[in-house]
Amino acid sequence: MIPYIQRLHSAIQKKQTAALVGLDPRWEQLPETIRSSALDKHGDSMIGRASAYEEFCLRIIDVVAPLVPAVKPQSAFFEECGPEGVQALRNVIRAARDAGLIVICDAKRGDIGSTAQAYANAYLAGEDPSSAPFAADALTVNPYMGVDTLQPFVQRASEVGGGLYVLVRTSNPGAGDFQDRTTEGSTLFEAVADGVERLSSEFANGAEYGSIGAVVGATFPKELEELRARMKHVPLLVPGYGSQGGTSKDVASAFDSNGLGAVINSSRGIIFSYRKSPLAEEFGEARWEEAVESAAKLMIADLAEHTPVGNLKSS
Ligand SMILES: O=C(O)c1cc(=O)[nH]c(=O)n1[C@@H]1O[C@H](COP(=O)(O)O)[C@@H](O)[C@H]1O
Repeated sequence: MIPYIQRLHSAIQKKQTAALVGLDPRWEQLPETIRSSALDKHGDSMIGRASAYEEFCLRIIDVVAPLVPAVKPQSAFFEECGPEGVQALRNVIRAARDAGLIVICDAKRGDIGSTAQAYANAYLAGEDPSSAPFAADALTVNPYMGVDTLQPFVQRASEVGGGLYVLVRTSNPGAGDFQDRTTEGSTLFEAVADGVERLSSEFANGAEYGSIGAVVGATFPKELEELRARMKHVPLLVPGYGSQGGTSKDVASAFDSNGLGAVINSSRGIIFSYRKSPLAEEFGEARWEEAVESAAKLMIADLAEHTPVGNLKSS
């Protein structure tokens, strides 16, 4: 069984980039052709939305699979469509894996140990996609109920070769409301970071990185730099690039000098790029897939130029 971090790093080496495409479908922003075909088939219904989300994401997967190592479906948008949406999420995860992509399911789960176990069984398949209903390689988890609530996820990740990304310092404007509170000389997010570093270094078992990662937002570059240094064995998932204002310079410190140790997520900035200039003018809605491809390539070039990702060596 190959651990998550090794599979992720091989995919990064193979594609020569750490760009992560977020799959966050939103009904109002889908291309008109996809919406009208769903409306014709199913009327204005949850089934229609779910089928449109699935089609949109599958077409994005076709475009980005040759370019990037991984995708991150956001469970919320699928859950919003009810049972058919959840089925669409499952199909999208499977299709992405069949296309050779690493899948990080963003569901931000977390609960008392026995309940956390059920979430872990539901979402963490690791290397074998048949071992969980939502067969993700890795899952985002919320640690704020305590380390005991992370244990079932860690255990499952270790059994199946899966990965976790624990929320440490998030990208939203109010991230500091609770996460920056100081107790006993450190902030809450630093205390969480130290816990994640302990888990991941045990998991790494002498290797450079473990499979227990952390979410740290691109929108707080100072904290990102500090956390990279504080969590040496922890691979980072960095959201907030693009639509939330984070730049390649802001995320440069997330990487080690070889260009490994982090993936940088962009969701709306890529999947809805056909709605925003200059790609909107260049491609228009009719050629939305070309706009998505172009946006992904621009992000890849930006990371290669302004971050240590440019130092990745193909092996
Ligand atoms: O865990 C996440 O991925 C996440 C954590 C965080 O701190 N901030 C954050 O934006 N995210 C997710 O990353 C994605 C960002 O989307 P864009 O802002 O469109 O690139 C969304 O799916 C968010 O839910």
